[in-house]
Amino acid sequence: MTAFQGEQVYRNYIQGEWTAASTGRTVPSLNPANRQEVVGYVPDSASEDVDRAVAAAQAASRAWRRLSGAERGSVLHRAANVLERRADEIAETMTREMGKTLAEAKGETLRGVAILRYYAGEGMRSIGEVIPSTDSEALLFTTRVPLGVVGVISPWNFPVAIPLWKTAPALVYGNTVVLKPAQETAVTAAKVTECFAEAGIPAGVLNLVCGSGSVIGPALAEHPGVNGITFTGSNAVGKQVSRAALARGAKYQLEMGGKNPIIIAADANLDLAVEATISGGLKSTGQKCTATSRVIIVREVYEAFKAKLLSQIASIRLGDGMSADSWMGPCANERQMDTVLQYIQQGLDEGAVLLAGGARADGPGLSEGFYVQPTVFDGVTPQMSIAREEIFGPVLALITVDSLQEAIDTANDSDYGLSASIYTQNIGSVLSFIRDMDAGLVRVNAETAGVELQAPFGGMKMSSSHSREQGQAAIEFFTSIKTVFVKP
Ligand SMILES: NC(=O)C1=CN([C@@H]2O[C@H](COP(=O)(O)OP(=O)(O)OC[C@H]3O[C@@H](n4cnc5c(N)ncnc54)[C@H](O)[C@@H]3O)[C@@H](O)[C@H]2O)C=CC1
Ligand SMILES: O=C(O)CCC(=O)C(=O)O
Repeated sequence: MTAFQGEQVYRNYIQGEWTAASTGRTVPSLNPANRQEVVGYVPDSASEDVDRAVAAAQAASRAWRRLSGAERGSVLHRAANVLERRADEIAETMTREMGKTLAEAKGETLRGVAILRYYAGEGMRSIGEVIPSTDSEALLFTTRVPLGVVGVISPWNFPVAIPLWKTAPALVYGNTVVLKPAQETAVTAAKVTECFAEAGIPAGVLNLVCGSGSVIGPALAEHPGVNGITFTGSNAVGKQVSRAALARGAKYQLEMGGKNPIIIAADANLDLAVEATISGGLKSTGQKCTATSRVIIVREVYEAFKAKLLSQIASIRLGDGMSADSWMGPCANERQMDTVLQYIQQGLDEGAVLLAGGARADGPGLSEGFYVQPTVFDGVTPQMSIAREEIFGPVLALITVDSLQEAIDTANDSDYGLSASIYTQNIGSVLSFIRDMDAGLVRVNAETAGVELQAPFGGMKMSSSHSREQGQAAIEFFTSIKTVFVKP
């Protein structure tokens, strides 16, 4: 493991230079496993820094878009190699900055490497089609052009993968980028940006501006020089970003919350279903937009499933993600912990029955961190807040139903539609679920979380702006189609 160097001061990256914020201020990025530990000091920028970054991105745009896709892809290939070389150090930074276990952080960092390599290859794939014209002398075809400058607003829960699955396609399709990471994980973002700098990305093509979301976010979303904005985070902020983009005719893409159900049918393999419920619901401390939060169980197997689930939950080891003994780390920040605890209280107030957890976790090594016990509620009705609102924490709501049809109807009774899964061995049940479930990602005999970088990802209903990220689907957001008609 790399020796960790804390308390370093990080800077913005604008026009190929590491630059202090115009305010001259920095803020500490704290370790959620131990609030006394400063991971690094990150810039507390102002809108002037966004102006400079956008100007740099605009200035770099013409030369970058004129390169071939293969040339742009080779920069991504080199950045992937640097990220791979630094994977241990960057994963450790991620664990210290937002709390997920080192194994998960390492997996995510290597996923970042794979994302970069995948999109490097996209630079050499087809970007249009030839269409027969009604004019026999004409050539009619489509091509794709970049949007120009793309603003990336990313959250803290996947501080390597999400910025990369937005930035890599933006770049390879010829856009220049201004990245505004979550302030909670700005050190990790600075290190990812260092990988591009070392890879020789031309000045101004990728810029990093760190600062408070409520200052830097709107400055980017409202900036007339930003042609497209891609956002992952909460619904409330996503709506603001979309309004700002719409008001000035910029393209936008939103990935927001989930309230993802897992259905346990009467014929489910209960051991596997329990494993998937725990992994999908509690890994990363439940802080995934694809995390399982509603467990919808057909009554016949309810008691058996519940007994197995509670026995497994009792063995979960909480602790600092840096320790190999920890299975679940803290919430990523104090505000997130408080939100989770408030939802737990609301669950109790609304009449749900607490089966496990339900409080802040204390004990040796935990008192300085933002730990919440893995929590399970029974007797949850679909109207309760804990069954309707995204909690983003280690809380599972068990809901009993009488039939598979009722299970699917209950699963669909949500404002969200990101991911859903079912455990069953019946092909008819599988096909009904695939057909009737309103979610962008449906998974059979697998947990709700788990996104593959080469496949489209996005939600229905309030979970997204109905666009898709990742895989080849990413081209739809990061480019515009140009239809070309040519006559001799
Ligand atoms: N879909 C997902 O993957 C995520 C969902 N969330 C949800 O959001 C809740 C709150 O977490 P937060 O960190 O507060 O999410 P958030 O939506 O405030 O933050 C996401 C990103 O937006 C930025 N931001 C904040 N205010 C902004 C504004 N006014 N304009 C533009 N950008 C702005 C943040 O700095 C960050 O980069 C969580 O409890 C969870 O429910 C949070 C993170 C990721
Ligand atoms: O489940 C995953 O791998 C990705 C989840 C995600 O996109 C998110 O939480 O924002």
